[in-house]
This record gives sequence, C-alpha cells and structure tokens, in this order.
Amino acid sequence: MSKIIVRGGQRLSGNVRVSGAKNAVLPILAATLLAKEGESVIHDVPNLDDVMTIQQVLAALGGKLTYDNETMRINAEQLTSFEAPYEWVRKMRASFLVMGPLLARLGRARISLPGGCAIGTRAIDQHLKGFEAMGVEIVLGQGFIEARKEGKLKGAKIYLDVASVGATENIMMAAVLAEGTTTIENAAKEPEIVDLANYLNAMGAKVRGAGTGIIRIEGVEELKGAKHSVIPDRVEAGTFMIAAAMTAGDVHIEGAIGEHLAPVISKLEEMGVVITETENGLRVVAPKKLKSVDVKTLPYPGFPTDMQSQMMALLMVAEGTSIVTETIFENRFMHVEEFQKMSAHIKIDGRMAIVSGSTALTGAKVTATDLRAGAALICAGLCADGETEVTGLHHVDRGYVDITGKLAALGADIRRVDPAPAEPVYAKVLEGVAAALEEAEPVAVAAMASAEPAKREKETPRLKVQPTWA
Ligand SMILES: CC(=O)N[C@H]1[C@@H](OP(=O)(O)OP(=O)(O)OC[C@H]2O[C@@H](n3ccc(=O)[nH]c3=O)[C@H](O)[C@@H]2O)O[C@H](CO)[C@@H](O)[C@@H]1O
Ligand SMILES: C=C(OP(=O)(O)O)C(=O)O
Repeated sequence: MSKIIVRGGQRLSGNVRVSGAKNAVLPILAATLLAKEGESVIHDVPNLDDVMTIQQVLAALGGKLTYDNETMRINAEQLTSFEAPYEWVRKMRASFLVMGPLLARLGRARISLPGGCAIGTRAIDQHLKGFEAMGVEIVLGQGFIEARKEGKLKGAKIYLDVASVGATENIMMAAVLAEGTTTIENAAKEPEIVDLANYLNAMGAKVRGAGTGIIRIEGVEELKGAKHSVIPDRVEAGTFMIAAAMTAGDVHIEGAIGEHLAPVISKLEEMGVVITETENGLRVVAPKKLKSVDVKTLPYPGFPTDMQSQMMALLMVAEGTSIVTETIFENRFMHVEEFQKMSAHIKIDGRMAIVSGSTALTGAKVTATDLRAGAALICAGLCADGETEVTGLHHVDRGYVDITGKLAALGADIRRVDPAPAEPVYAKVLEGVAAALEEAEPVAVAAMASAEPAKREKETPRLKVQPTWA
C-alpha cells in the first residue's frame, strides 16, 4: 500500500508552483468533444489520475489524444461511441460531464451513474432537469442513464434549484450547439465555469455571463478545436497556503490568483497570516500563534468546501475555539475521525464541527477519506509531533500533482513509499493475459457486428454513432 510519511516540525519556505486546476481541466477536456473540426490544444493540463481517467473516457468515445509536457492535443472529429464506460465513470464523478457534449454532438449519450469521493449523495437531478428542458428524453437504467433527442437540442430557460457547478457546466456544453438561446438562472459562479466559457467561446460558441448567476448561451451551427491554457488550481494553492500557515512558514505560491482565493485569504488574514499579492502569485507569511475563526462553506464566492478540511487542520492548532459549518456536502466531516487519531479535539453537531484549538498534534497512522481530507492530513502532519503516515493515496493522486515533492522542496520532512513493482513472474502472467485479451477482442467485435440489429444496438452502442438527426 502506498503511503506518505511526514515528520512534523519543519518550517516551510521558498517557492512552489501551482498546477493547472483539476476542476477546470475536466469540463474543458469534456468540451473538446464538441469540436467537429480541428484539434484542440490544451496547455497547463495537470498530470493527475483524474485527467488520465477523462482521457480514457474521451478515447473510448473516439477522441484521439496525446499528452506531453502538460499539453494535451485532442481530435474529436470522428466520435465512435456515445457510451462512457462504467470502468472509468465509476472512478470519477466528473466523467458525467461528457453527457452535455455528447448530446450536443450526437443527440445521444449513455453514461454509468457517476462515482467519486463519498462526501454526500451528490444528486444529478439538476443536470437532467436542464437536459429535459432542452427536449432530451432521459431513461434511467440499472446503474446508467441513457439520454436522447431526435434532431438538435432546443434552447430553453433553465432555473437551477441549487447553483450546481457540474450542472451549470453540463448544460452550458449541451446548449452551445442547440437551436436558439438557453438561459441558465441561478448558475454557479466558480472561476472554473468562467474558464470553461472562455474555452467554449474560443471554439466559436456564444456564451455570455459566465461568472454571474445568469448565463446566456446562443446556439451556433458548429464548433472548431481551439487553443486554451487552464487556470491555476485555487484549491491546490489554498492547500499550500494552509501548509505554510501550519508551520509558521514563508512561502511564495507561484500562479495563485488572489481573486479566486478571496474567502481563503480573508479567513487566513483574520487568523493573523500576512498575505501579499506578488507579480506572479501570493506570498504567505505566518506567525507562530494564530487566532481561531469560524468558517462556513458556501458556493463561490463563499468559502470553498474543497478547502474545509485543510482549514480545519489549521484551526486545530490556532488559539481558541472555531466552528466549521459545511453547507455543500452532508457527509464531508469524515476527516474528523482521522484528525482525532492525531489528538485533535473536535465535536460534530450535524453540519457543524466545533474545533478546540491549541492542540499539540501527535503523529499517527491515518487514512485519507477523500481527496481534500488526504491533503488536510498531510498538512496536519507537518506540525505534528513525530511521524504521520497517510494512506488512501488514490484519493490524493486524483487531485494533487506530486504533493510530496512540492512540500519536500519547501523544506518539509516528507516522503512517499510505494509498494515494490510486481514480481517478474506475476508481471509475465499479466502480460500473457493482456495479449490473450487483445487477440480475443477483434473476434468478439466481429461477432457483435454480425449479430441481430436489435441485439447489436443493445450490446455495442459504439457501432451506431451517427447524430440522431443525420
Ligand atoms: C469536478 C468538480 O468540479 N468538482 C467540484 C464540483 O463538484 P460538483 O459539480 O459535483 O458539485 P455541485 O456544485 O454539483 O454540488 C453542490 C451541491 O449541489 C447538489 N446537487 C448537485 C447537482 C444536482 O443535480 N443536484 C444537486 O442537488 C449536490 O448534491 C451538492 O450538495 O463542485 C463542488 C462544489 O463546489 C466541489 O466540491 C467539487 O470539487
Ligand atoms: C470533491 C472534489 O472533487 P470531485 O467533485 O471530482 O469528487 C474535490 O476536488 O475536492
């Protein structure tokens, strides 16, 4: 089992570069499916497990991709399937974001119900409500959703009951090729929505109002591949700000955009941290003693839920009692139990966590219960007495590029231990299985192709990929 081992007590200092934003790059890569012509070239694509997952989804749909030096090139001219396979969708919730582009391009999509971090129920009703308003017929199967529309999608006025980030993105992507104008009211305002709109507009779309509560999308006939650079990851930047503050450090966070981090900056300043904007980032200088603050997560521009667990780690060592209220996800306090293993004093009361500060944290064996919880445990380990061993790293690898290397470069005593590669004998067996599968696949596909049409459609939707209105 992979683990990160942190020995607390080192003051962080120096420069750390923020990677491209996971939550911006995933919808943007999904949106590349909209280009009927030309290649999209996306820069600042972080090397994350989630990016690899969406890459697999796009490839399964017929996209041709290359990834080199943080640049991904995608050609989606020839889509060969409308089905996002379960094996990838179950790994990552954001795979569901291909539904909007597939409906726009092909008028049909079949997607397994999404997986991802178990931080709440994470409904998708607002995505579906938006598609239905655009004339899409939705069928819920066992473990999947099938959506189709004869002819082009129709522009509509859609009011979101919750300002969902994913629903706003999915509906925007469906609407760009629709007939007429779509208005999304109570739209999410996150910077990642603006980044997606900028990429869509570079492709030839007409999206206005992204970043406000009302987004208007005028449908166009066709979109082309475009160049785009992904915004820096505000959650990764925020995590390094917390790491600096935990260790009374002095860290420059290269690429961090102050405006995107306003609520995090404001809370850290209330605690006594000094933050200054530089030419290309933010400098964070933290005193040894920090004051407690109350924090409530809210949609942007409120305090981000994705920073809640890291902030809680900092509040555990600040002076005084803090109340953390989580309003976005009903099950996002799983890290509390892990913090308690490190001597934290936290009580949960429904959606509130009462954090008693001034804790002398002690190193312990802990597990990342979700992506940000993993980062928060690492942050706590940076100022704990002794060694903290964090497992459950598959969560962390979804969203942080080399967090161990970046913290070590700032002076942290941190290392990652990965299990030794499989014994050569097992590797040989695996190679043999892979070769056998490769040989078997063409036979299976040929058998499917010659099967009865009805059966063929049921079992191999990838064989029928003409737009429904073609
Ligand atoms: C890949 C990505 O960008 N992930 C981010 C995105 O997730 P995601 O897009 O999944 O989050 P949403 O904004 O959709 O979810 C927010 C809340 O709305 C609810 N909801 C959502 C959709 C819906 O149809 N019905 C409904 O009730 C959810 O259950 C949740 O309670 O925004 C979250 C909130 O900022 C972040 O924590 C995630 O990191
Ligand atoms: C919850 C997160 O991601 P996802 O929506 O992909 O699960 C996150 O980035 O913290």
